[in-house]
Amino acid sequence: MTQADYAHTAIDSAAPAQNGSTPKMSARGVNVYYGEKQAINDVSIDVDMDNVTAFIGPSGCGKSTFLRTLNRMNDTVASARVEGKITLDGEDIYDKSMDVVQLRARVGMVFQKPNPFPKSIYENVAYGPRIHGLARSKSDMDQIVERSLRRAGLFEEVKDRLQDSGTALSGGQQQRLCIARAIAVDPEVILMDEPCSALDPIATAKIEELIHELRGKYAIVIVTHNMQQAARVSQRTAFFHLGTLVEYGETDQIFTAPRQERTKDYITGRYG
Ligand SMILES: Nc1ncnc2c1ncn2[C@@H]1O[C@H](COP(=O)(O)OP(=O)(O)OP(=O)(O)O)[C@@H](O)[C@H]1O
Repeated sequence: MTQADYAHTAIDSAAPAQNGSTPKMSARGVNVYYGEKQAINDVSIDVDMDNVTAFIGPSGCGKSTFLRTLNRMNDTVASARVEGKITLDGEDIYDKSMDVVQLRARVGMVFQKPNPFPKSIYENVAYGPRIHGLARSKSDMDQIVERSLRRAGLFEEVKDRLQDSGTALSGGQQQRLCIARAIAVDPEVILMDEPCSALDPIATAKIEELIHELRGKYAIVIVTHNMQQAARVSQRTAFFHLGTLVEYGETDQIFTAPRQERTKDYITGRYG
């Protein structure tokens, strides 16, 4: 099978959004280049609100590159160029009229390494809402901060020290603070790029639990190296290989009855 055939298989097997609803985000024919080098080849995929979508695949297959196209994070890489169409609620996010700051509030991101600002826990969460003018008063802001920290499962642990530095928290707490920070600006989509790879098993379990709780409130896409994690947290899984989307479907199907040989080889540990 050629690369093009694989791409078509991927499109054919792209799982439709639930209930016939319009997908939250759609990518069609996306290519990404770093200079001359092509990192993503003709990827088409839909992401919906009701399911957590996992991107899996061997190192260097382009998972993070593709994830970053969904909120134009690749704009920050000088050599990166994106082709194709990506929409959020039907709106082209690469259109000239798209405000990238607004886009990144609507499509938030949580990174591999927790990266709180060197500011207080409160300020870490309040920063985005302040920039976006979401609070009219101090009590509005207090509410946003508390609600976001609660949603991120962190409030009880930090409620008595909101003025302490965010960087003084444990790694797992820092990552939940970063999730609270993303939530605070009321996003529609949350992209997570290997959010647990720097965390111990207990902190990882808490983030996974949190992903379950956030499901349905936001469209969630998670890149993970860990296939068990993909199986635990997601309902849709996309398998990438060498910059192409090889297979996309229900997580159970991908892990128990993959349709593509390359998916099977990967999930059975034959490479990767
Ligand atoms: N800033 C960059 N400049 C040039 N090439 C890059 C850049 N970022 C990624 N690449 C290349 O693009 C390809 C895809 O990388 P990417 O990080 O998206 O893969 P990945 O599947 O997320 O890998 P990993 O699981 O190791 O994080 C790789 O060949 C990588 O070397």
